[in-house]
Amino acid sequence: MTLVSEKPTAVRPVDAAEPVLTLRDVHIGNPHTGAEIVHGISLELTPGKVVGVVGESGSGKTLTCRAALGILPANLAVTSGSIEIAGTDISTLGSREWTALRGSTISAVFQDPASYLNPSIQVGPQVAEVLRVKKGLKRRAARDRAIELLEAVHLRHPELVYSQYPHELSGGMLQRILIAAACAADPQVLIADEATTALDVTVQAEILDLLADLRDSAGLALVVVSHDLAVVAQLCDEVLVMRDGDVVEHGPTAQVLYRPEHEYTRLLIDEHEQYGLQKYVSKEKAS
Ligand SMILES: Nc1ncnc2c1ncn2[C@@H]1O[C@H](COP(=O)(O)OP(=O)(O)OP(=O)(O)O)[C@@H](O)[C@H]1O
Repeated sequence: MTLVSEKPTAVRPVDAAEPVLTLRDVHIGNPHTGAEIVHGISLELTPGKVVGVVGESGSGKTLTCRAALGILPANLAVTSGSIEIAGTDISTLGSREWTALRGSTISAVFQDPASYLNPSIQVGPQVAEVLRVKKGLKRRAARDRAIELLEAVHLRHPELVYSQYPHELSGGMLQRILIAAACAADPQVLIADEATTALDVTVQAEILDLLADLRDSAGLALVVVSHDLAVVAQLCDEVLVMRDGDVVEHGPTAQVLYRPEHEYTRLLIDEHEQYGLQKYVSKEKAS
């Protein structure tokens, strides 16, 4: 059983595929005051590709994700550059088109899963609701598919979990439910913004495996935002290193993490050495 329905994009070879998310020299700032926060970020995601965005707190990682999801804070905007989702320039989208695109083409999971679920509604119906709204499934079909999705994110006893409330479940289980909901409408791109940060190391590893499964089984493209280099080392094909709104380094994961060119990347890596980054990035992989 797969989490994301099979689609033509899933079987096309990655090299031949069209980009599903493209950022071209994106600047983000306050158009009224002229203050700029993100000073130009570019990336391209094809199906099955995983790009990591790392950097210290406040470097602009979350705002970049929010720009791609069309949910920047009201005072901020993309002031220059462009963002395309599956070939559509998002600056041309109205709110109705955004509603259609979000969830079904681009989706996201964030830190603190509990805050994205309604505490007074059982978790299963919250996943089923996505299926009803985004896929037009009838009540019974939505329930059955929601249970399949809960099973696909490796929740044991999915029928039991379906009728549990958020407070009855652990943080790792809630994050799986959020991933199931985020993937319910078969998106092509999933943004995981510090999605494993609040979880303990074992659960974190399980969630990373789940994301890797999604990439492999459905060709899902991923943007993985993390302050944790070990997370991106494990999952990402490419890494962007951000500092104060600038991309200071961008390249294949092994190259950036094993042969960093920028002083700031070296500093980040030195800080991580004690956490065993080495075990993820071998010399072989880097050469
Ligand atoms: N609505 C806003 N108006 C003005 N500045 C903002 C707004 N939202 C965020 N910022 C600022 O933009 C900068 C980048 O924020 P962002 O949340 O993207 O950083 P981040 O790299 O994701 O950090 P963290 O790892 O802490 O989440 C920060 O200095 C933040 O204070």
